[in-house]
Amino acid sequence: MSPADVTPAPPAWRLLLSHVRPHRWALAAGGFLSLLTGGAALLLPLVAKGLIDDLSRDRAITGALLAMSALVVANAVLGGLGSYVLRRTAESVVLGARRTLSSYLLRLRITAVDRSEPGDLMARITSDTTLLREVTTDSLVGFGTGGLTLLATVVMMGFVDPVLLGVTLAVVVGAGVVLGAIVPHINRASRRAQDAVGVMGASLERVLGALRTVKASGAEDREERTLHAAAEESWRQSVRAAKWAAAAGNTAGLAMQVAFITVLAVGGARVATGAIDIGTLVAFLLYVFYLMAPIQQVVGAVTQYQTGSAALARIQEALALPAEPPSPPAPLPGAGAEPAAVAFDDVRFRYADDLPYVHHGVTFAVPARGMTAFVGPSGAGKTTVFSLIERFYDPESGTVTLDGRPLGEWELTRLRSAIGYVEQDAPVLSGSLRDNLLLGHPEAGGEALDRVVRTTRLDGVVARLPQGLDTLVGHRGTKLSGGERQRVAIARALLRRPRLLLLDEATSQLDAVNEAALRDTVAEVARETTVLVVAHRLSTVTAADRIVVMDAGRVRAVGTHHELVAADPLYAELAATQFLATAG
Ligand SMILES: Nc1ncnc2c1ncn2[C@@H]1O[C@H](COP(=O)(O)OP(=O)(O)OP(=O)(O)O)[C@@H](O)[C@H]1O
Repeated sequence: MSPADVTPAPPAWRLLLSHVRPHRWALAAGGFLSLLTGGAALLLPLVAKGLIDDLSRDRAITGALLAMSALVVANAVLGGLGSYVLRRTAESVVLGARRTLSSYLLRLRITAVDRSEPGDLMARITSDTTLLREVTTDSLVGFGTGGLTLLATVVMMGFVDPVLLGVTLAVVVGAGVVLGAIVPHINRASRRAQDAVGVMGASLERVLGALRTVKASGAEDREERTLHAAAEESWRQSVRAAKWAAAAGNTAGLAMQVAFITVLAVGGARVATGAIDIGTLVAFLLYVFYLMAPIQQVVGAVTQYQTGSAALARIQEALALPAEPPSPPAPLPGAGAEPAAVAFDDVRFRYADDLPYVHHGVTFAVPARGMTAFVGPSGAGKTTVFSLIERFYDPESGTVTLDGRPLGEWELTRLRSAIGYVEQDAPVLSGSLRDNLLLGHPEAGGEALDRVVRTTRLDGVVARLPQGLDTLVGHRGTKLSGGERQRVAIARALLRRPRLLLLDEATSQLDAVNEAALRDTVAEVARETTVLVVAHRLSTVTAADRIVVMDAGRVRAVGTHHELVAADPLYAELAATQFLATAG
């Protein structure tokens, strides 16, 4: 896929905030609980000191013991609660991103899908969103709580001795500069690692989608190498990110040790000159020691953020792909709805700017009711006519109208609810036979379902299947034969009672008996509905009310079979040769 070349993404922190914003209060509560836990822990030494004082002065220690126990329990409860709230919030951020992405991907324009790899899109929804979990908790909260503790410690250090604070900050700033150089490497490596996961998803989808062909072609070894190469690339880049993250962590640790030694040296000199007393130096060194944990936390947050921002950028790229405008669900045509009329007026179309034109000014008009067959050599642009009617693509110029209204004026859902579309390869989805039939009309009653199963001659298939309509048909309907899949696709379209039926005929999937029966069914449907069929069989075109002959992206003739056999040499040739099979 090439979302990388779509609009540049906003900065990662803005993307992160947009994902986190709906959960900001829960996140703030989690962060607050973490701070309270830290506060409770800080109180413990004070209470312990009190307990030792009480003991040494022979006073009762019950109060101090109770206070300590209460603090320990409070610490455990608040810590557990804070951690739960933060983790839950992080999961909610992941859920939100997954919901947004999956809704968006369902609305993608087909042009965007043509340019993408489904496996890579899947990786963005599953793997990249997972990385938001850590970035929410470790990065955001770590940065917040670590940053606050850091600030408080620095303020305290300023009170103790501003000169030593200056020394410490100089070391910390030096380390910050080194970290600034390291951090982009983490980002780049994480990005490449996630891209490699995307490539792996795409390769997996490619192989699993055609595993039989891969096996039959003996291509397992080559495909295995591709999959392993992607997995190894992800490993390589993740290891590179880990190397830089380790370097960042060590830089922070090293900086603190350097700060410790420098403070000791400068502080010692100041004690020697009498500028500060020894107690001040000891207190300051303790603070340097305290600084370590929040600094590690902040550095961890920054490195984690780099991994997260690489994932955020990949999520954003998917969200920047062109999508169809949202439109409310539209009702299906009711019984007795009028059939639709379709017209193309000088339509020019190509699939992409760098591809040749597929339609060079296609013009035809199909009145409501009846069957119109589209014939022509392979690649003439027949299926593309259907894709334009469904508005999977928009023409570059010219107009397509339904009922005299340009398609651009139709609400997409309303347009598509009027149409039943049977694609050439008759896709069947994983799930039960019933799920597949009801896909386009989930509310259809049992009676309508039985009727459509009968008219498409699926009743015999249903009777044979172990669980009837509830039998699972396997991934892409592999448990059904090609002809059965085609009948399922036709039944699914008919169940919607469309005002316009688009039927892209597969060449040789049906046996003669089923073909004849379906031809009768379609002819019957054509009495009530407008039927457009991309025809590959002579029997289909002879039954059609009109035939549109297409060649190289143009309509070259329109007429009935008898008219065209006499008037159009290409049609006569098609009818006489293998382009129109004589099955049935
Ligand atoms: N999604 C796509 N992206 C780019 N080019 C495409 C796409 N779909 C089809 N084409 C090209 O458009 C041209 C017309 O394709 P179309 O499927 O409309 O032909 P057809 O007349 O239906 O052919 P057939 O009878 O073989 O199904 C072909 O050259 C094809 O390669």
